[in-house]
Amino acid sequence: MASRYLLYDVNPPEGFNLRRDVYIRVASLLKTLLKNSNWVLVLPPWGRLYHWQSPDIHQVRIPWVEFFDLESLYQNIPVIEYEDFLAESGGPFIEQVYVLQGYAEGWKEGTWEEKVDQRPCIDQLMYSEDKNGYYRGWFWGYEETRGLNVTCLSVQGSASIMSPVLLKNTTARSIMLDRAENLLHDHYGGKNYWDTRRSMVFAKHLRVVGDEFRANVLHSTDESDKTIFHEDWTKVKAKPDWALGGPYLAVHLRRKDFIWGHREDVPSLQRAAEEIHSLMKKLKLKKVFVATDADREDLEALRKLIPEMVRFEPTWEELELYKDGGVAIIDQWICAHARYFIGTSVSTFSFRIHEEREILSFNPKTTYNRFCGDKEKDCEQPTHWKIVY
Ligand SMILES: C[C@@H]1O[C@H](OP(=O)(O)OP(=O)(O)OC[C@H]2O[C@@H](n3cnc4c(=O)[nH]c(N)nc43)[C@H](O)[C@@H]2O)[C@@H](O)[C@H](O)[C@@H]1O
Repeated sequence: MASRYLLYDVNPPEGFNLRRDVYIRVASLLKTLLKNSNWVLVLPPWGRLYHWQSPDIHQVRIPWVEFFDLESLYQNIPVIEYEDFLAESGGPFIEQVYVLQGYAEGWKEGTWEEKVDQRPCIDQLMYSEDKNGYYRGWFWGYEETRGLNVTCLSVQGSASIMSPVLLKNTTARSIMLDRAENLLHDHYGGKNYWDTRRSMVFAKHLRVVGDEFRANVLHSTDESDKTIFHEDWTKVKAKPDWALGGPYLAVHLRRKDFIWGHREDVPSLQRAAEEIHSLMKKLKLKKVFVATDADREDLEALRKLIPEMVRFEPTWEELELYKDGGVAIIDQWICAHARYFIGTSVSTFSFRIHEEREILSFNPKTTYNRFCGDKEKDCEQPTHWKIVY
């Protein structure tokens, strides 16, 4: 049994792949804590995500095992599912909730310092006291869960600045960091980052569905594409420029809230279709796999513009089984195995595909590509992050 439990949550509007990024930050904090004492990270159940809009599907209190391979996570840090935490800790109580926020006065330019201080809550608190003096909150949809204490902390700095607070300022056995996205990476792109990232292996049942689709629809197999998968991520080391990838172009075309903001770096469908056709010609590829969150109207337009488009379209039963998160993973898995990938500017959905391709040993030229906006002047391409082992 662990001596202490670290829990966390993220600002509700944030999407699945940004949340995967926050997991990496918190895992790094956990590694720092482990140098001192026995801790375990409680995996925050998935659910009620703004982007998961498929109707009539129960998408709350989803355990991590539905999306990720728990054994692989465990090889990096000790983790348990929330339900196991409830069973192990003997009740629906979290002793201390810290709500992380910025500093009301903002950042003073030129004087960056890492700091954390107890401060009055800036935003309205998303927790309310019940008649026993305990705190109700969202708690991933577990209505019976209560926080015994809720405190706001202003933070400025990387995840491990929380370590002294957790080790010295409180003796609580279970501590939740809410709004954990306010913590920065300890070292983005360093060994720790990559160890955690590599440990986030997709759940086998989703990989299998992606592999079947690759084989049946895209004539893509690991042997012919040189993308052999090993169950044990700790034994995998990328061989530069090794993977060939399946005979298709893969595209991630982020729409919805990315176009509502009228951002300059997101292309029109017309422009995206032109780019896709030009790449297919240049790369001599006849198939294009499109991952997108486009609405029905956009999809119809896309189909007219790109008649050769291939998509993973789950039946209702498949959707109910894999859920929106699982379908997103299947899309990412298929994109990760393509001969060439092009994504959407600053989308963490695209970034996670870059990393997956890096792990699979693709040449960076085939990975770090993005669409340009129709009127974008300086269309800078994504940065190549090399794995540190
Ligand atoms: C504007 C910001 O955008 C950020 O999104 P961004 O980094 O693209 O990426 P995500 O954090 O993953 O959020 C986008 C969500 O939209 C769905 N989605 C987007 N593209 C696809 C796709 O190709 N296939 C499938 N199946 N689903 C897709 C999916 O649920 C995904 O998790 C958000 O995290 C922030 O909260 C904020 O909304």
